[in-house]
Amino acid sequence: MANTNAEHQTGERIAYLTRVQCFSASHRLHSLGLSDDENQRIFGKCNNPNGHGHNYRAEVTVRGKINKVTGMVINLTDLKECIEEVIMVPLDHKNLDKDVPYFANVVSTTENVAAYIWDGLVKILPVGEMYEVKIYETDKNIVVYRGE
Ligand SMILES: Nc1nc2c(c(=O)[nH]1)N=C([C@H](O)[C@H](O)COP(=O)(O)OP(=O)(O)OP(=O)(O)O)CN2
Ligand SMILES: [Zn+2]
Repeated sequence: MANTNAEHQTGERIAYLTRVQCFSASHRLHSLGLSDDENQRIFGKCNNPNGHGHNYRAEVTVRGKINKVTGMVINLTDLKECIEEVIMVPLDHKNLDKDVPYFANVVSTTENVAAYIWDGLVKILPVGEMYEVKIYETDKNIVVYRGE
C-alpha cells in the first residue's frame, strides 16, 4: 500500500529511540513550603525522616530523523554517555534530598525526578530531540514527562 505520509514521501523518516537505565536512590517527601503537620498529612509514610529507597527505572526516548548515511537517529553510545552523566553520576546510590543540590528545595517526587532528568539531557544531547522521560518509581507508580 502506498505511504501517504509527507515526510516519508520526501525521503525523511522519523523514529523514536529509547534507552533504559535503572538506578537506586533514597529520598523523603518533604516540602519546605509546608508545616511539619501538613507534610505529615500530605505525604504520610513517605515523610518519615528516615527516608526510604526505590529501584527506579528510567526510559529516555529521543525523537529524530533517521540519518540516511548512518542509519541512526542518535548513536546509542552517545545517548548512553549522556544518561551516565545526567542520571547515573548524580543520582545512582544517592540520597536525592541531601546529595543532589537540585532537590534541596524541590520535593523529590517522581514527577520532579523526571523533570530533572529531562532538563539535564536537553542541555547535552548531541542530535535528535528529547521526546519523553518515563520513570518507574515502582512497578505500580509511573511518571511520563515530555517537557511541557
Ligand atoms: N504524585 C506522587 N505521589 C507520590 C509519590 C510521587 O513521587 N509522586 N511518591 C510517593 C512515595 O515516595 C512512594 O513512592 C510511595 O510508595 P508506596 O506507596 O510504597 O508504593 P506503592 O504504591 O507501589 O506501594 P503499594 O503499597 O505496593 O501499593 C508517594 N506519593
Ligand atoms: Zn518514594
